[in-house]
Amino acid sequence: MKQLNRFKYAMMGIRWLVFKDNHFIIHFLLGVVAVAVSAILGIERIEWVFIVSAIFMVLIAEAFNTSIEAAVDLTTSTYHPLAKAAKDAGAAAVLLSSLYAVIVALIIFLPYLF
Ligand SMILES: Nc1ncnc2c1ncn2[C@@H]1O[C@H](COP(=O)(O)OP(=O)(O)OP(=O)(O)O)[C@@H](O)[C@H]1O
Repeated sequence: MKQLNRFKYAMMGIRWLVFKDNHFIIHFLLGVVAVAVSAILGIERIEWVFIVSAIFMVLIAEAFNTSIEAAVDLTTSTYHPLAKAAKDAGAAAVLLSSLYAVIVALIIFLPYLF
């Protein structure tokens, strides 16, 4: 029963991210595009593993970032250097994961295109 509740709350979190967080939905749509391009190019099984991992890594980073932003906003509405550090570090996590996804996409897609 407790496990079922945890699943229910996780699904509520995903629903909140999808409907309230523009960045999450943009990254999700980019992931859909990456899956479509992968399917069109007919990439190998191991390449699928990297593409899917990169997509999930970005979405997971975005979910944590949104969670951090919500927690910080709950704590303070005024300027605080620690609030800035927390939000900037969360944004850095999204940036790093996005960079990883772009590098993986370039390494996998470019040889199919040229
Ligand atoms: N309470 C605060 N104290 C200090 N700096 C803050 C504070 N709130 C936001 N900032 C700074 O402003 C930046 C943007 O914060 P904001 O909450 O607008 O996030 P965002 O990335 O624009 O997300 P969203 O568009 O989803 O609200 C943060 O990365 C941080 O540098």
